[in-house]
Amino acid sequence: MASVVEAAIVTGAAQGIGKSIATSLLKQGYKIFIFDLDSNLGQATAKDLCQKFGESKATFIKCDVTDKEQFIGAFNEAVKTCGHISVMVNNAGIADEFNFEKCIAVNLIGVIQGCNLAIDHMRKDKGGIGGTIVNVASMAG
Ligand SMILES: NC(=O)c1ccc[n+]([C@@H]2O[C@H](COP(=O)([O-])OP(=O)(O)OC[C@H]3O[C@@H](n4cnc5c(N)ncnc54)[C@H](O)[C@@H]3O)[C@@H](O)[C@H]2O)c1
Ligand SMILES: CC[C@@H](O)/C=C/C=C\C[C@@H](O)/C=C/C=C/C=C\[C@@H](O)CCCC(=O)O
Repeated sequence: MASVVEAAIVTGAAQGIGKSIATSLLKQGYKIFIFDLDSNLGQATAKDLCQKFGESKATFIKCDVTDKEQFIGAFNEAVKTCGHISVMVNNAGIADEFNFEKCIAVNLIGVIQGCNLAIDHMRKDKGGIGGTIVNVASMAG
C-alpha cells in the first residue's frame, strides 16, 4: 500500500518560530505549506527547506492572514495540491504597541479565520477526516 504524505500549513513560517515549527514537522515527515506575506523570505525559506528535506516538501504560498479572500484562496490551493491538510498552525503574529487594530487583525481575526478554514476542511460530520489545529499566542494576543 502506498504511504500517505501528511500535509501541514504553518502561517508566518517564512522565519522565526513558524520556520522552526515547519522544520519540526518536516522532520516528522509532513509536507509543509508556508503561508506568509513576505514573498522574498517565504520563497527563500521554502527553497532552503526543500534543499534540506527534499524537493517539493515545502511550498510557499503568499498569504496575508488579515485578507479573508487571500487566506481562503491560499488554503484552497494547498488542499488542491495535497488533498488533505492534517495540521493547521496559526502562528503568524505581530507585536505593535502603536497599532492595536493591526495586532487584533493579525493575532486574533487571522487566527479565527485560520481555525474556521481548518475546521470546515477537517470536520468529520461534513466529509472531512479530522486533523489538528495549533494556535500560537503571546502577551500581544
Ligand atoms: N518571539 C517571541 O518572543 C514570542 C513570544 C511569544 C509568542 N510569540 C508568538 O510566536 C509567533 C511567531 O513569532 P516570531 O517571533 O517567530 O515572529 P517573527 O516576526 O520572527 O515572524 C513572524 C512571521 O509572520 C509573518 N506575518 C506577519 N504578519 C502576517 C500576516 N498578516 N499574514 C501572514 N504572515 C504574517 C511575518 O512576515 C513573519 O515571517 C507570533 O504569533 C508571536 O506572537 C513570539
Ligand atoms: C512581545 C513578543 C510577543 O508577544 C510577540 C511577538 C510577535 C512578533 C514579533 C517578534 O518578531 C519579536 C519578538 C520579540 C520578543 C521579545 C521578548 C519576548 O521574550 C517576550 C515574550 C512574552 C510573550 O509575548 O508571551
